[in-house]
Amino acid sequence: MTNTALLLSSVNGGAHYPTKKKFSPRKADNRSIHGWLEAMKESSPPRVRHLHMDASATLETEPMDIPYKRWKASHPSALDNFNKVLEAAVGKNVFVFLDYDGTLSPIVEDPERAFMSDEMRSAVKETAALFPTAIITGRCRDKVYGFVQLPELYYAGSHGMDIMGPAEDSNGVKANGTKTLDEEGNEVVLFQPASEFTLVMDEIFKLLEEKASKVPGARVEHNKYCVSVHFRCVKEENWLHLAEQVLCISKSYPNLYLTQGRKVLEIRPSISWNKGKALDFLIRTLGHGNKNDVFPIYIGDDQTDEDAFKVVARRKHGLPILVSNVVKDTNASCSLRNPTQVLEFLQLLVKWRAVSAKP
Ligand SMILES: O=P(O)(O)OC[C@H]1O[C@H](O[C@H]2O[C@H](CO)[C@@H](O)[C@H](O)[C@H]2O)[C@H](O)[C@@H](O)[C@@H]1O
Repeated sequence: MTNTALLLSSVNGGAHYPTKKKFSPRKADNRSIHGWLEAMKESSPPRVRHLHMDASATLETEPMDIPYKRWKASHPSALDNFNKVLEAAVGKNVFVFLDYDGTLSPIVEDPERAFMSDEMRSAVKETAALFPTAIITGRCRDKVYGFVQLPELYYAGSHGMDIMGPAEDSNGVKANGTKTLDEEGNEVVLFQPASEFTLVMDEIFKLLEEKASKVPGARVEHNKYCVSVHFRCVKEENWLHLAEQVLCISKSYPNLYLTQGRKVLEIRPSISWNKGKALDFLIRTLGHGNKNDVFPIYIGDDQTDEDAFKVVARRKHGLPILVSNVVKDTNASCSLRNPTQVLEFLQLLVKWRAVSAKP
């Protein structure tokens, strides 16, 4: 299907377009406040956590402790086992799905400065020239586009709730930044299942900003259909107070619910949609709904990526890869230690296609 046809079929309510009527509210998460705080800490552990590491240890260092070694045996490196994990992809339509923070860019204190390297950008560009490639992120779509700056990709912002097709294609679809335009110059978005929450998310953002302004180091980020409250630069003695404020606001909006990521609590619409559903949607929209000849690769580092790992793991073929340098409970089957290894993996993938495509 061409990009133009794809966009129009989506806009016209084509066969690949899920209808809004199917929304079912998510069940509230009844975790205690301490449960939330623990989960947040565990999902973004301190850099040096392994007992054997000295002060000079970095994220590049392979941990050697027994729990990590055990975990690694059941979540082998997608780099060290590259040919093996890609065996089932030969002859299939490979789709590449990439999370942004902690996957393409290293985790940093200031979310506004989470830049990806030029080398990573080139690797993603080369990947997208060979396979349909999407960024699936918690970030607002425009902001992640500002970091990635590749118009040939699909972008699913707000944890998959704001999906846009490539702004450029080889069929002459007019483009303008992240926005794909139709013949009349109107913006065409593939799917925004939470569009009716726009105003309430603005309201929540203001409320949270007001509360967070009283907590040193706290920062609130408006991700369009998700509002993120960052704890990374807040002293741990103030975490409980900040979390109480977030929980209290979230509870007074029954149509919203709370999730947690790497030192971040996020409030988002209570709809049955997540990164996994966005992945399925993109594969369907590209005309591969019921086919077994699809091989999705999903690379992510955080809790919200687990929804996508689950979806990939349930498919007949595919490769869910967790980016982690520490033991984590995950639905991914393979691992990479950090964004540097993600870069190496993408570079290998590009080379692999050149070899595997040979007759
Ligand atoms: O789905 P993602 O692309 O992984 O986005 C999830 C959240 O990532 C960002 O926060 C994380 O990265 C920051 C920059 O490295 C870091 O400071 C923060 O502690 C991390 O949680 C982003 O700022 C959030 O809005 C995203 O929801």
